[in-house]
Amino acid sequence: MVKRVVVALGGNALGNNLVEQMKAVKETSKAIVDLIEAGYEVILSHGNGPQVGMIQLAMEGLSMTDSEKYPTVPLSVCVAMSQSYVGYDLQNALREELLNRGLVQPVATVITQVAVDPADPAFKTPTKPIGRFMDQAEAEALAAAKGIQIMEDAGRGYRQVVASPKPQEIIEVETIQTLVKGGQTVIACGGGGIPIVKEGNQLKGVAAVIDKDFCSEVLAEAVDADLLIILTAVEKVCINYGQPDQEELSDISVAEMEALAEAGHFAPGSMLPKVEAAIAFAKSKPGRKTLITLLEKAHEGIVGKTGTTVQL
Ligand SMILES: Nc1ncnc2c1ncn2[C@@H]1O[C@H](COP(=O)(O)OP(=O)(O)O)[C@@H](O)[C@H]1O
Ligand SMILES: NC(=O)OP(=O)(O)O
Repeated sequence: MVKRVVVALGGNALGNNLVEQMKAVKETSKAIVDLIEAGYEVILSHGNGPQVGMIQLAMEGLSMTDSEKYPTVPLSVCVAMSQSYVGYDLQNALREELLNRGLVQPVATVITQVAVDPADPAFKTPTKPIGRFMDQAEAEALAAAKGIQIMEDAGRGYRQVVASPKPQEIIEVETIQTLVKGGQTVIACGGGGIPIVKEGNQLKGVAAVIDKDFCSEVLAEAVDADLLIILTAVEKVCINYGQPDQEELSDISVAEMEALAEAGHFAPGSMLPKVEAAIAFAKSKPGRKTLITLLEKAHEGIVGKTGTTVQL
């Protein structure tokens, strides 16, 4: 039986700039096409932290040259740009890898909007790191100059932070379902989706970046996936991460993972959203499970040889 999997690609699958991205998506495509070749039906989503920060900076620079001619580009539009920028490279790299292996399968990127609650408390407390990493002094100077908020990101340096409301509904879900049923490999919900609020028949973009792991979980439920795979820069989720007594987690139940999250083992803004998404998907229907592992270990992980698997 064909198993349907939603694969969420982390930062290391894409790189941090155009040149890195062109290279990274080639390797990413090999790992993804391994799954397709093994008979899995794959729906891809991806992050956009570095990309949306880069696009926002470029748009700000343009605006600064002549703000009347080039009005400020809203963050929601920057997210939309990041979906097409990543989708373009990823779609072409997948197409090429499929063709190289003699597999005939169309690949489509869906510009995806995701509804959020305008009253989500996340709008008052930004938590989503985007853009490049800075040292503390540079970040503080930028925050003062631009009135942005900054945060230390999981021991890796300082970054801008923006609001990250919870995804509620994928607007283009029927389009995605139709393409999946038609046998296409679909890239959707890039960068967590373009955040919008519904106002009657109008969809209004809002200044936020949705977490791609939370959105991938919503996507996985919407397409009735059997498995959610979150690919990142670590082979397994750890307890006491970065400490001398660090331990890797392999097969773990939802209840055990909930207790570890409660005990503070997973860093907010990096591993915690992945763990929360993993728990939510495994809880959503009996038989569903989530795998968190390295991009290049995706196939090994899916057959149970590595990674952290969360199930009821
Ligand atoms: N408990 C933990 N176990 C494993 N990794 C952790 C843990 N806590 C924080 N991390 C960090 O989280 C990172 C993954 O988050 P992040 O880089 O934000 O993800 P993404 O791959 O989606 O870009 C890992 O590479 C690791 O550095
Ligand atoms: N939107 C999002 O979650 O991006 P990152 O995975 O790059 O943080």
